[in-house]
Amino acid sequence: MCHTILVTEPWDHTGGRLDHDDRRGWTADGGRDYILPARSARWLFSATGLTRTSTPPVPESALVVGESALPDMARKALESIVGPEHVHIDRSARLGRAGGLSYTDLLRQRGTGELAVPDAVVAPADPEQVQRVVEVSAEYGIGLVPFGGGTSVVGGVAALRAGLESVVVLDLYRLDQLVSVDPVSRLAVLQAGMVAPAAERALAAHGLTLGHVPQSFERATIGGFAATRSAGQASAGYGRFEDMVQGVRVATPRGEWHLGVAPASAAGPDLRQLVVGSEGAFGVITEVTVRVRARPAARRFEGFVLDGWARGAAAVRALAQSRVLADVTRLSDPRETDVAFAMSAGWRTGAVRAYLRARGVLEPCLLVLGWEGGSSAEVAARRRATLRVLRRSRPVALGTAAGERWLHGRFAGPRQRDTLLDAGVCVETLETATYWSRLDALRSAVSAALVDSLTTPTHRPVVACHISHAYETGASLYFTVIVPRDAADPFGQWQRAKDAACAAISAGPDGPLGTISHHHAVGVDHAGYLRAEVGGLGVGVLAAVKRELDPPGVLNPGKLLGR
Ligand SMILES: Cc1cc2nc3c(=O)[nH]c(=O)nc-3n(C[C@H](O)[C@H](O)[C@H](O)COP(=O)(O)OP(=O)(O)OC[C@H]3O[C@@H](n4cnc5c(N)ncnc54)[C@H](O)[C@@H]3O)c2cc1C
Repeated sequence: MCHTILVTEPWDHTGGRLDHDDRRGWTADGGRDYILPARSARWLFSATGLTRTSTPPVPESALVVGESALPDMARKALESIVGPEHVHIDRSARLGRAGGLSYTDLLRQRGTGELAVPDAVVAPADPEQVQRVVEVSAEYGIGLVPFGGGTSVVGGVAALRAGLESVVVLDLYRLDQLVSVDPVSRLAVLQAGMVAPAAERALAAHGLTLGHVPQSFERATIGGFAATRSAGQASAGYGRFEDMVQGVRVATPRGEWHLGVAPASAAGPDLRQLVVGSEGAFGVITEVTVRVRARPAARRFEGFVLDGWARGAAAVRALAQSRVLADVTRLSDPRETDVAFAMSAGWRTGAVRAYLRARGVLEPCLLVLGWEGGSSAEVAARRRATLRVLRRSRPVALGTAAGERWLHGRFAGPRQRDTLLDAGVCVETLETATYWSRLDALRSAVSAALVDSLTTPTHRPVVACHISHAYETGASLYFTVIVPRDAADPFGQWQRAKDAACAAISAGPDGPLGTISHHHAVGVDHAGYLRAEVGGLGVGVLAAVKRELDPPGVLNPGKLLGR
């Protein structure tokens, strides 16, 4: 019998709207809502060489925030557009937009290293005000950083000056409306500053969903998704965010740009795709027209275990190439499966391992599959099609409890990260993608680079990996790294690992083995590696587009194309 569950929504599992001003952790209290279980701590100590340390954030008052360098004339011009109450130059507002939520951003917000603090935060109310703010910033030569949820993990919202005298963060939180719905075409126009839960709630009132649920769902925005080519956990079923974008409205120093008149077009290259992924460097996205679908009425999540990475990856490839992928398809390698068993409460690890051994599984790889559909019958039919192909790989079924455990814990990662930061851990993620024929080479090269660059006589990194986005031709690889923080040189430790991993991705024997980013974007962290991927000509094309749209070079200084 097919056991489907009644559809609950992702926001049902979250604590409601999070405070975007608090940048010291994922949650306002720095993630104290996740307590590391004692057995997880024991596992961490023995796996990594971590000793009992406590590195809580310093009080906010200890962080250095210089005077605002925004010229008076520019401030007055901005105030005349949005109102004085929406131009913030106070310490707390500026500190609250000083960077994103990467590991290094969090270190800085917790008191280690120097923060890039903007000179002001400006919050327009609508697309027209955004356009005028962009024009003022171009006129005065002020850097402008579009800021959605601020969840960038690649330095995308760092308030860099890149030679400009001042830099302002343009916070889009007031652009939070569902503008229109076209139920016939299944289109919706959403303002760029809507956080994902608000967008889903507004669409749910029309019986619709976007189906875009990245792990940053609670805080990230529609504009941010478009600007970074985001991919959600159900990308196999709903597509990546760029697949959903049908049109964009963009504010640029050269005027407003509207794109998207039909689902497909042969009128030259698709310029929408030039805006999607432009990371605020070409313009500020104010509205996004998205493809929406009927809300699912039924959903089923299940866990399976496959023996070994090779068999697991081959199984996911077979599902993708037979076009029977579940909407959520997520395969952990043996190390990540270990971490899942060790770090989350609820697994009776010993019993599960004994059961798997008895079934002949020596290197367990956890596979989570989730299907959604209009009815239980539809979900059951899709599940049958998936399992028909999966069976060839001899999976061991763990049942719906394992799938639902993943579903309910899917927003736990950033909370766990806060707790690990407090415990003196360097915890970082890195994602890439490649074609199936190179997937193993890429996984081996990146894993080796991370292990080599982070291993010291006392510290051993745990490097775990999963596939969470699969295509007919290839898949993404998502690495999680846990290692004791080098207290003397935390940024050097991180940079060495980043450089080693990016070099491994970019410099295979016949050119790049994969992409420098599958969904986190370029930002600052990957800008130095873009040329290796798209070539000098590619960088030149992007630079020419930037010059055309942003002649004074004020939009998101230092991102995408570097400094
Ligand atoms: C814990 C955690 C989990 C994550 N999980 C995922 C995941 O599963 N999938 C995924 O794809 N990403 C993930 N991310 C990365 C991040 O959430 C995405 O990049 C997201 O799309 C950013 O949205 P945002 O609204 O927070 O954008 P921001 O962080 O505010 O901005 C990101 C970039 O887009 C630009 N930008 C933002 N809004 C606009 C706009 N309206 N117009 C022009 N430019 C704009 C910014 O200037 C910046 O360069 C995760 C991040 C964290 C911290």
